[in-house]
Amino acid sequence: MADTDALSDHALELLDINCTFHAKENPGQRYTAVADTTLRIRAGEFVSVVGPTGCGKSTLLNVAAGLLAPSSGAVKVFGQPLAGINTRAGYMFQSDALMPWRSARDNVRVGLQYRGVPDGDAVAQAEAWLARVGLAGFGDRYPHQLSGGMRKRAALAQTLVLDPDIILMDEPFSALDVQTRQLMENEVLALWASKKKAVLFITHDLDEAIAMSDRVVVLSAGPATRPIGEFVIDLPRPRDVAEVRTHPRFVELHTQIWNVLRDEVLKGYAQQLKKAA
Ligand SMILES: Nc1ncnc2c1ncn2[C@@H]1O[C@H](COP(=O)(O)OP(=O)(O)OP(=O)(O)O)[C@@H](O)[C@H]1O
Repeated sequence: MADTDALSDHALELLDINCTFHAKENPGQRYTAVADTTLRIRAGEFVSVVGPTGCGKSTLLNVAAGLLAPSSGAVKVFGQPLAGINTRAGYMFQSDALMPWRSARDNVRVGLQYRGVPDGDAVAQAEAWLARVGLAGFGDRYPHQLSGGMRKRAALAQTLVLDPDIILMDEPFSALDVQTRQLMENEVLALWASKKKAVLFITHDLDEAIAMSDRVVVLSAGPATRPIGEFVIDLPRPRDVAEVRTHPRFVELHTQIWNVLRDEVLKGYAQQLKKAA
């Protein structure tokens, strides 16, 4: 792990994070979701976190967003301790956050409105971002008039219009069909390459993680989830997420990471079955 002098270029640091909840089934008992987890993301770095279902990926992302205070540990944003909501970060979750009563344009500009950007500027920026994500001319449409992929594009514009230095994504494309998903992944990579923000990308899909990232962190199955492996993805960029999967190095990395992840996925699956029984 890097020494403290070398950490000033980190956009986001989760340091020795522990998250303990009251167990859902028995509120008297405590459940440790995340234990002793340290995760650092450099400015401009694209890091994916993979792990079995229910292991604590979203919990970590919520901690990074400042939506959840860890039971112990610290979060730093560009070297400063985080207190409250992480205002340097933009989020994109599994379910998009579009307001059904607002047009695509008005959804994209809502964050700018909250920031007090004058209406004319906000509309112009919203239109520019809609065009950048391939939705030029769709600004008047309401979310129910857009396809799943288009809604994701609008949600992406809604996140990026605020020009966050850190982008937090929690399985943003898991609801999309494979083709639309790959298109969106390529678009995110192209946008990221032009802006070079720090990205924390949560996914349960190892292929997606390798194709997109500079680094993949593997989490163990819960309880007391922690990182158990970290892999530098030294595949050339720019990448096409479909094509890169045929690269011999991709296959090699996939095998290496899957060797670490496989047992955890099996453990996670066994736990889900036990919970359901
Ligand atoms: N507020 C809470 N209260 C109690 N338990 C919680 C709370 N939030 C999360 N948990 C528990 O912590 C564990 C981790 O949940 P989390 O949603 O972070 O997992 P995940 O890896 O994102 O799951 P998935 O892959 O299914 O999206 C789960 O067992 C969950 O039930």
